[in-house]
Amino acid sequence: MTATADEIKLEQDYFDRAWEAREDTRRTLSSAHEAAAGGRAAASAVNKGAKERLAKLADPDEPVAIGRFDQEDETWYVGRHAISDDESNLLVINWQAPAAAPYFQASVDDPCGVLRRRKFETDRNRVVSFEEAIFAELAAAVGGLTEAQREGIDDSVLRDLQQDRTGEMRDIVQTIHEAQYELIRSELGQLLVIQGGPGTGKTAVALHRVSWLLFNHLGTLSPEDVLVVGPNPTFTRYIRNVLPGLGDADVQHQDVRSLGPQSSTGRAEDVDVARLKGAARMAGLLAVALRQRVRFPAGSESFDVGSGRQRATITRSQVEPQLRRFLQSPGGYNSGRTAFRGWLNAQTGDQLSPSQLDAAAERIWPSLTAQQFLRDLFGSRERLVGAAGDEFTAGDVNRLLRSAAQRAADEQWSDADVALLDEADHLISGTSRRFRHIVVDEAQDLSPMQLRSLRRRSVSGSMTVVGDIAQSTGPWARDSWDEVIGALRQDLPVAKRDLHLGYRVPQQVFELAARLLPLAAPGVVAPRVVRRGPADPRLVAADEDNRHELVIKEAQEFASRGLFVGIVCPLSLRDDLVTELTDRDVVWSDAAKGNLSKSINVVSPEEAKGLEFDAVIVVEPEEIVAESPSGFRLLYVALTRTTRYLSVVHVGAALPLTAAAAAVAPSLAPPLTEGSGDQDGLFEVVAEAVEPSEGAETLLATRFKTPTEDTATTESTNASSGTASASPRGTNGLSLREPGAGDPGDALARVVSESVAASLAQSVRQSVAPPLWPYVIDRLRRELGVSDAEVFDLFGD
Ligand SMILES: Nc1ncnc2c1ncn2[C@@H]1O[C@H](COP(=O)(O)OP(=O)(O)OP(=O)(O)O)[C@@H](O)[C@H]1O
Repeated sequence: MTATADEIKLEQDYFDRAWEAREDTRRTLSSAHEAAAGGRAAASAVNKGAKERLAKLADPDEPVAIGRFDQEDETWYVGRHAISDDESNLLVINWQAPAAAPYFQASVDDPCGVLRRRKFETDRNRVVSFEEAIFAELAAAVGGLTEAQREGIDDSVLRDLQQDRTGEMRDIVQTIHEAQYELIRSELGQLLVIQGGPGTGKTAVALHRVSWLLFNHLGTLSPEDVLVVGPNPTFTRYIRNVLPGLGDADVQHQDVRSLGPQSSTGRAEDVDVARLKGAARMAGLLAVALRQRVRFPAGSESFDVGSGRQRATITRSQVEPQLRRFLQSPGGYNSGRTAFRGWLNAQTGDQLSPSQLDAAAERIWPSLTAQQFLRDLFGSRERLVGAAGDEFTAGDVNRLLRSAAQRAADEQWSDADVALLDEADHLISGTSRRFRHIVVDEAQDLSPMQLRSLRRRSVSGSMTVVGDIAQSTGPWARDSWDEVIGALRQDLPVAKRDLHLGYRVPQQVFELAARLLPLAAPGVVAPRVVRRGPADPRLVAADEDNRHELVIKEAQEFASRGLFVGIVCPLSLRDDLVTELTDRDVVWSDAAKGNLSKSINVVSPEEAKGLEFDAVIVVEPEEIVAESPSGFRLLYVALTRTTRYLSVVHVGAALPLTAAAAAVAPSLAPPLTEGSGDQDGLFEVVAEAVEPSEGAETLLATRFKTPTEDTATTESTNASSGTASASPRGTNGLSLREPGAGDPGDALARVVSESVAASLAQSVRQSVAPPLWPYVIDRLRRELGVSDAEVFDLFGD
């Protein structure tokens, strides 16, 4: 319903009143120390309290409320922060308050006592308009509601999604969806695992959950008790302002590559080495290796310490039984050493000076840092073999062995080393900083050793763990959450929940990306996208010579429109791309260095995880797939980073599906929505974008040659067309319609069908004699569930 001018005026009056009240509070808090009676200590306490409250007060420019809801006899305004007037009347309740719950929970099916809900569109504190839901009317009209209305996706959500991105994640308070709210407010005392496709709001939910928990567990959970862990520094920078923006400034953010006494220095490592180092059995190896550092010097039965009257003889027979005892001490290696040194002191009748005592202890029980210990261990075959035991082969030892850097400070550490150093640090110091709640993002990729690092930091197992199995890549790519849950769970209950609505990726783009799902993660259900984007993906055919030139042209074109651009480039092509960018004086930022600029950014498929851009250029999909055993998942990640525009620049196939993938894809795709002209894609769209499609076609027409003109071509594609809902359908729901000349999806369908057909034909030719070919074709027809009549339909034309 559209807001009338009178209604907006009334709302504005309320906004003005609340704004005045908020500014009064600000003035009062700013001068609070002046009013403090008593001594300096009292004034400083008042000042501290006032400062804390001031930090939680929104900026003067921020709108006082995001929405309002009316119940039978009350109206509530909901905002990011609570506002009261000087008589303590609550003018705005904050979104985390239990009283605000009906605002987020009300739905067509269950209005939760809410008669009316308004979501405000504001310009600073000026009410521009509002989106209104009157639940009785919606219930009466339920049959006629669009999918979007039933799902609770309104214009405020769509407006929010089409905002330009800035390189930093924003809060979603105003448009938190009912399903997201349920996860945000669920019990603190659990291990909550949230699975969801790209852009379903997992990160947003996890961060808002922290804010909600902090507000609702005030007194038992403080910001310092919470740790948010992301996959890399770029991601951490991307999300780090969400919680401060919600008034929770002191939550610790860390990335998994620096979780421990030493950050990764980016040492390159083969996948099999990284996988070995990530295995849980490494914990046993480290523990044994550390114990083996404690021993009486080899080759002698005694040694002397000190000189003259300050002299003592230390014998093996005295020491060894004690070492076994002190190694059992619960506090870890260092506390065992302290106890041993104390024993040594007593044993030598307090004759030795502290430095002599240290020297004696050092010969038997060396003091170590995690870095020294691991450097010594990986640098010595003897030490590795001595600690490896039955669980490791000679090949494993060879994989772990490396030559140590000349100086300890020069030692380079890989990502996988970080968790080993953390384990070693824990074994040595016997302690780890612990948190009452831990959020883990992109958790699907973590190795067992990384999971141990996290578990050890958790007081009770209260965690929010988010990720997507379809995006699980790297040495520990996995197909289910079982291992992660098994490694993290303590005594608290475990809940696994899914998010189903895809906010980020527009329908046209997701249809393209989702074709990879059967290959990337056959068991994973695709999210339902909430909107169409402004343009179809652009498939830009290139040749080796002009590939980077075309990538840069695309990027500059988007950047010139003020868009935040990501170029997702496979590692093998990165150097060439960087050279080309430099030669052309293009200003760009390198995500590998943890930087994202507001304009053009170069990012690897792995680094792209969790990030999003207004426009994405994916460089050479075939290469992305080829570079990793999880190549299809990495390509899926790359294709799902855009909020609006996608270009794929390719010399090889634009979407490298194999024959096997093509054969399974239709049966695994979510069902089509019947009978809707708007929803004719593989994946149902819940709402249309508010923003009209813009300039993409014009751009195409003017900037690139047509496919027939040259190799450098741009094709605008609608990936769904080849399997659109138009009849006839195969027995498995697959449309048998050949893409016609006018179909926007021709280009993609052609690329896919040509490569699949060529690959199938080749394997038939290689493995079956020509007389048997008709039988093979017949068998294939039956495998695909296509009837004779349909084959006739298909070829009859
Ligand atoms: N309820 C919502 N209202 C408005 N925007 C939303 C909502 N939920 C999510 N978004 C937006 O969708 C985008 C994707 O969210 P987010 O990064 O949390 O998704 P994700 O599931 O973590 O994605 P990925 O798997 O790619 O890491 C963000 O721009 C976020 O602000």
